[in-house]
Amino acid sequence: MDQFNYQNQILFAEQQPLNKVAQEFGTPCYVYSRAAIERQYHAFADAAAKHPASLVCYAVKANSNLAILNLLAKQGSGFDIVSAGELRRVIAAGGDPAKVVFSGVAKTADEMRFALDLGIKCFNVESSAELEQLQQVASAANKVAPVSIRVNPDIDAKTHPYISTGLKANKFGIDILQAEQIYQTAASYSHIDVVGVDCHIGSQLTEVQPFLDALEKLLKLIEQLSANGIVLQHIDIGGGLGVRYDDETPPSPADYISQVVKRLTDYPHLELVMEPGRAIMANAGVLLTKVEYLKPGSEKNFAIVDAAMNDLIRPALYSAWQNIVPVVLNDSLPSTVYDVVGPVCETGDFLGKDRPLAISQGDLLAVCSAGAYGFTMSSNYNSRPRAAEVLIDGSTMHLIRAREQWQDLWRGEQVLIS
Ligand SMILES: Cc1ncc(COP(=O)(O)O)c(C=O)c1O
Ligand SMILES: N[C@@H](CCCC[NH3+])C(=O)O
Repeated sequence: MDQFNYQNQILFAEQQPLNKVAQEFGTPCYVYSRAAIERQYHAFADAAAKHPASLVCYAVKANSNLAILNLLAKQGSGFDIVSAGELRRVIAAGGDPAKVVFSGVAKTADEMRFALDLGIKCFNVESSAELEQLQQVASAANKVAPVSIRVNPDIDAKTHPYISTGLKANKFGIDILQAEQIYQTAASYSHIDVVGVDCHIGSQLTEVQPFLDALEKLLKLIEQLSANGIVLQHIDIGGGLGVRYDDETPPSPADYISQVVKRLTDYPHLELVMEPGRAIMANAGVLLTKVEYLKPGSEKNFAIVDAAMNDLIRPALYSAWQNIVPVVLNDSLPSTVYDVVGPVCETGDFLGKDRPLAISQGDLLAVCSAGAYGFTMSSNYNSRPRAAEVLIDGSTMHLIRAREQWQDLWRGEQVLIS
């Protein structure tokens, strides 16, 4: 097992900084480890480098902090984006547009123009209507759009239904049975250059087999296309590799990618593209929060903390389980079973249920595995300012996003309407 996938590692390795972070920057606060991010990125990149050509396109949606994008860009990473906003972030962080793939089912004409102007690597097209619009936009801009068709291989990713994307019932991609027809159409368009194929079957997958099944279907399609004169330059296997939140045992990135590389031995001309998000970021970050009050009850005891569902929505949205541990272990306190809840006025505002914890008022807790889909899914619900983000780099703490100020919550609003 890749030790770094163990959810508490950042905490135990860097416990001292967590106290210091809270003192200096307050709570709630996201805290990330530079070493962990770089290590996870290289786990993918190094395994993929055994194939003649490869590119890791980090999925920006997992964590789009500019400092983190910059770290990854400096390691050579490309980026998987789903909006012009994410593309702007990649550029602002020093990312190379030529290493950007653009996913998403609803790219607007404006977004297409913007990405074409910047010269991105590829549009991952998800419908024939989108393909048609891209042809029109590219033609009007006198540019040629590089295109991959995102196929939906109808594979059960065996993950939470909200984060499964590769079934016919999901809105994503083009039915693999219709794919060849769409490739022929794409090849006939004047301002489209067909360069690849991609798929993404879901997130938090803990087995390799569904990935390998999808790969098999893609390779079959590639063979069929090539027999009909359409030769692709890259295969993009998407993201989706799971992490250990609790007792899951996902394969390591090296394990998973090595199996893919092995299967691609007979396809040395095909560049291997990957879009991992969670597997790079989740266990590289924690959400630091303070116990405001302990509230004992006859049925439930509540540990009321200063982080809430607006800061980390995964428990409320997917009933996701993330470990919650005290930053300083106190053996002299009795352990009590708590629901760890936040200040938001919703019954669904919890970070964890039925957690045995030895804690007192004022203690710091770390919600583990919070580096992916934590801050990026946060909101201002209940007019709560968004948390700060801090990057630990050896003994240095970098404030990479200051806690939102109250005035930010109404910036840009018009108060008086005549
Ligand atoms: C198209 C696409 N690529 C990559 C990802 C990243 O997925 P993950 O964070 O599970 O690696 C997602 C999100 O599920 C996605 O929709
Ligand atoms: N946001 C989800 C994953 C969705 C991935 C994006 N397609 C999570 O926190 O698990």
